[in-house]
Amino acid sequence: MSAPLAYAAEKQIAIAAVRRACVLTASVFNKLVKQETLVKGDKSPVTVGDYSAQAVVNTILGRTFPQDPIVGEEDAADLRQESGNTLKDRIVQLANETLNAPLLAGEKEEWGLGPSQGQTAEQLLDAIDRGNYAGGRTGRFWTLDPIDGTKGFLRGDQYAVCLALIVDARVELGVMGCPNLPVTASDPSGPRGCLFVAVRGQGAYQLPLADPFGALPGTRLQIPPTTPERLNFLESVEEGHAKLSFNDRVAQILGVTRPPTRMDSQAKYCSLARGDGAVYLRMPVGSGYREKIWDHASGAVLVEEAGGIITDGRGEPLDFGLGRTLGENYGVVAAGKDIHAKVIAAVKQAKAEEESPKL
Ligand SMILES: Nc1ncnc2c1ncn2[C@@H]1O[C@H](COP(=O)(O)O)[C@@H](OP(=O)(O)O)[C@H]1O
Ligand SMILES: [Mg+2]
Ligand SMILES: [Mg+2]
Ligand SMILES: [Mg+2]
Repeated sequence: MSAPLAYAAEKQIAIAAVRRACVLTASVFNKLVKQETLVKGDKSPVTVGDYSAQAVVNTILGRTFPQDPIVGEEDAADLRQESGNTLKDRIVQLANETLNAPLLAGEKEEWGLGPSQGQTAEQLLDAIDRGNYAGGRTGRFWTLDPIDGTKGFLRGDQYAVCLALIVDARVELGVMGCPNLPVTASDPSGPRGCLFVAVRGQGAYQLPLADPFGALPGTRLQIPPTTPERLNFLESVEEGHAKLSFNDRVAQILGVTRPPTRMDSQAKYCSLARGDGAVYLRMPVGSGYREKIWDHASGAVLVEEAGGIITDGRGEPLDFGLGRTLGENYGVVAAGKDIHAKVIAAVKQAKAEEESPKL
């Protein structure tokens, strides 16, 4: 008998956790009311969907991998205040509805899913706070973005539930659930809901979000050659997240003729991996913001396993061993092997122009 593939158990549980969280976020979207969104200290929004998705994923991970720390985006501090009571009650209700839901296709009871798996409010707040791990260079931990692209989620656009396993600073497994992403980009009004999985050394795959286990191993993704017709950029919708004017200049240097595709969340990495767009470019807006590991970890391994390259804006590898952030922000460039070096060269040229503008 051949040895089981590396991270087989982690992959299963991560898929199950991300799918359950997607069921929750998709249903919450239809019921979301204005009072169910908070503005965090950094002015960014967080909804009951973000909190309850983090509670669900961390609870599911904790049952099978109780020793594994988690670097999660959200924390429960605001929910532990008197003023957070209404929000907390709603989160407890949503998380328990999701955890207690009957087994979905392909799920196993031994994963701690299904009826009577409900948790107390305190247990759920503690589950959210299991995401407070500091990260670091050595050892194994998960990183979770319960809703990446919260602004997209609120608009009804793209968002993703993103979970990755990092071992000794290397991303080994990435799972992303994209409830609003069309199954094929060529049919934008067709069926939606995709799940993306990559294990290092085992390839990148797309699965249907509604029944991922029934479709394993899924459709293998390989970034196609970057022909001039295919050459376009994938970039943020939000001007405050990336310097979009810089992207325009880089695109011009590269001779890109197609307009950029603007999309929230790591769904951009998924789109790159399956060839819907050719270059992911995210350069800092100059606010001193540091990129967070949960915003890139699962996308990074997906792109690499689809045959692409991901680096910072200087061509240096992203460092997932620095803690909760990627350290000083030099941006992110992800693209196919045939074009990545050219993008880095164009970024360098655009930067040089910025630093010594022609009079
Ligand atoms: N000034 C900034 N520069 C870069 N990224 C930022 C930023 N402010 C917030 N973000 C991050 O941008 C992410 C969304 O990325 P995108 O623009 O590609 O959709 C947000 O994730 P969340 O929505 O999970 O908070 C947030 O972490
Ligand atoms: Mg956020
Ligand atoms: Mg995010
Ligand atoms: Mg988020």
